Amino acid sequence: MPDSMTMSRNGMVSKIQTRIRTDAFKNNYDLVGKELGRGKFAVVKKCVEKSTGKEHAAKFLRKRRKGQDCRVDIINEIAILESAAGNPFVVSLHEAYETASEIILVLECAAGGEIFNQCVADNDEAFTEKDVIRLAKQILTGVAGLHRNNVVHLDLKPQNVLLTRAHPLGDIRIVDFGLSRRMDSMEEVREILGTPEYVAPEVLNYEPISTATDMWSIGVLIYVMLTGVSPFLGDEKQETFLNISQVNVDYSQDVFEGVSSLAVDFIKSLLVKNPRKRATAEECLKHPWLNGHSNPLPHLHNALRSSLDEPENSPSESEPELESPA
Ligand SMILES: Cc1cnc(Nc2ccc(CC#N)cc2)nc1Nc1cc(C2CC2)[nH]n1
Repeated sequence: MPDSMTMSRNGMVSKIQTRIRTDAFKNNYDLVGKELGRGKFAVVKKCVEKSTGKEHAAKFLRKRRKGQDCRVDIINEIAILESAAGNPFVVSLHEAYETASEIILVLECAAGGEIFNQCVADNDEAFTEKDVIRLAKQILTGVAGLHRNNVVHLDLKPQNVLLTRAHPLGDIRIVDFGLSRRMDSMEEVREILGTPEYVAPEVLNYEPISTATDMWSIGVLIYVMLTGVSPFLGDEKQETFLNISQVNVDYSQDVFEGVSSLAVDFIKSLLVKNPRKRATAEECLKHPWLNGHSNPLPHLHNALRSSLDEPENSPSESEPELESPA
């Protein structure tokens, strides 16, 4: 089968346009700085294209994994990146190289790094609700585009959502399509995938995977971005899985202090056990939380509320209905 054609995991033949170069990557790029990321079978390093001086991210993917030739999986990742080429919120693929042991994907560099870092940051560095609303709209726009192409990501988490710039806050780029699937084939995809904290109940129950599987992960992602807390994380993996399967979620004031009730309503539309009852990406983009009906500066309103509570203040008729925090 020629390079440009390959049989994917679920028996689909996928065709790629990208020419996989066999000249030396190092003839055209200099590696700079420390590693950007490392997985079981891949490492990502910043590089500079010699001819343009432009920064990129080189993802070195091992072709042999656990004694098996996994080249087809890498070609699948290239095919999915190609299908998302016009998607402004998916990282773009620049070039690809092949050596005896690796395939190297030269990808767009998102200099702001993982949103994970801001999710776990202290107050002044953490996201405001207004930040999360803007980033959530971008994530959902990007995922809606993937889902329109029948592509499911299957590993959406804060580590795989990058920022073009951290300060001032830039735009998002969705990365790592190593576990992604095309849902074209009617054949059901049931493999156990993803990262425990973010994986949907149907994956744990070995039930069919769908675009709704990504929507569950987005619900977890938004929960973490707003609270810094991972909703299902237990001390052990089994406890995490039980929390997911039972949809044990804490929506209390302790966790959601200062977060609007519309934001909580948004998350509740995604952390739903039945995949068919979960909001789709397109439905999420129409949710009032993302369309100016929320008051994302609760501290201001809290202050306003306390001043309104005092006798000398009487809210004017035109005072907008105050959003009570979650
Ligand atoms: C500044 C930076 C900091 N940290 C990471 N982490 C990271 C997270 C997930 C993956 C997993 C993947 N793929 C690889 C690295 N990527 C960065 N920039 C990138 C990284 C990239 C492309 C995606 C590699 N463009 N710009």
